[in-house]
Amino acid sequence: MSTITESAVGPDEIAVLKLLALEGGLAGDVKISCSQLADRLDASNQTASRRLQRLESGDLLERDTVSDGQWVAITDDGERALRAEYEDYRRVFEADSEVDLEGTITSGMGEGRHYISLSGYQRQFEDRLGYEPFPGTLNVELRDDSVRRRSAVSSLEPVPIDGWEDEDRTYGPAVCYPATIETADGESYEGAHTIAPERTHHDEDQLEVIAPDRLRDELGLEDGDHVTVSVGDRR
Ligand SMILES: Cc1cc2nc3c(=O)[nH]c(=O)nc-3n(C[C@H](O)[C@H](O)[C@H](O)COP(=O)(O)O)c2cc1C
Ligand SMILES: Nc1ccn([C@@H]2O[C@H](COP(=O)(O)OP(=O)(O)O)[C@@H](O)[C@H]2O)c(=O)n1
Ligand SMILES: [Mg+2]
Repeated sequence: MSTITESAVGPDEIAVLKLLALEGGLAGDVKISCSQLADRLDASNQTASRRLQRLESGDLLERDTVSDGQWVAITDDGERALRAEYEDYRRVFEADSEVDLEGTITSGMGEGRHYISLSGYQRQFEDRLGYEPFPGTLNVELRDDSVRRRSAVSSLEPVPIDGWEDEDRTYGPAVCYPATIETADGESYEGAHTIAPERTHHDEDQLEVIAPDRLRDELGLEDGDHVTVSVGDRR
């Protein structure tokens, strides 16, 4: 029991790792003393020493004790732990920058072509997206984790497409977001948009993408191929 607790790395240890990184611990060895560290942490020497021990047992830190202190270096695992923190903060503060969604190419009901071609939408695509889309929507069936992550897209800046009507019927509104498509081979296409029609036969697990070009040709895509759709503006 006690050994598990001794080696457990939690937020307190990560805070120490961050301090050491700020001292240069990612670039190589840095020399510290427990009392110095204790001062910085506003904690006792014993607490500082225990946190270092836990970081060492968790393979996040390497230590070499000398008479007047110790040399420490952050390991690759330590850097990974810090990067995970960094990613979390990036998500918090750059929530309006980009959301990566993953899935596979699928064929739908062949209705996208009809709707995209309608003049009431075409006019708006040209005005608001700046191009005339290829007639159709590239359908991407999202992985479960991406279906969940999709909600984060609502924090991005949308391009609204308004509903309209002709003599026969009304047509629903839709919301677009700028998007880049990347294939498993690393080929990518910038300048596409996701489109989410308010009225649709699809559930949240289907992502539809429009672009000036036929993406199946541009990226050599077939049903079942894996793609990552980065939604939002690249900074
Ligand atoms: C711009 C746009 C507008 C749409 N408007 C409507 C609509 O008014 N009513 C409707 O039932 N479906 C509408 N749809 C949804 C399509 O019927 C269909 O659910 C969706 O685009 C998927 O087609 P696909 O599987 O053939 O690719 C619209 C789709 C697009 C792309
Ligand atoms: N920008 C686009 C739009 C559609 N497409 C494809 O063009 C075809 C017609 O689109 P659609 O939406 O009418 O058809 P489905 O998605 O229902 O199969 C489909 O094979 C789409 O995958 C594409 O390759 N690139
Ligand atoms: Mg489609």
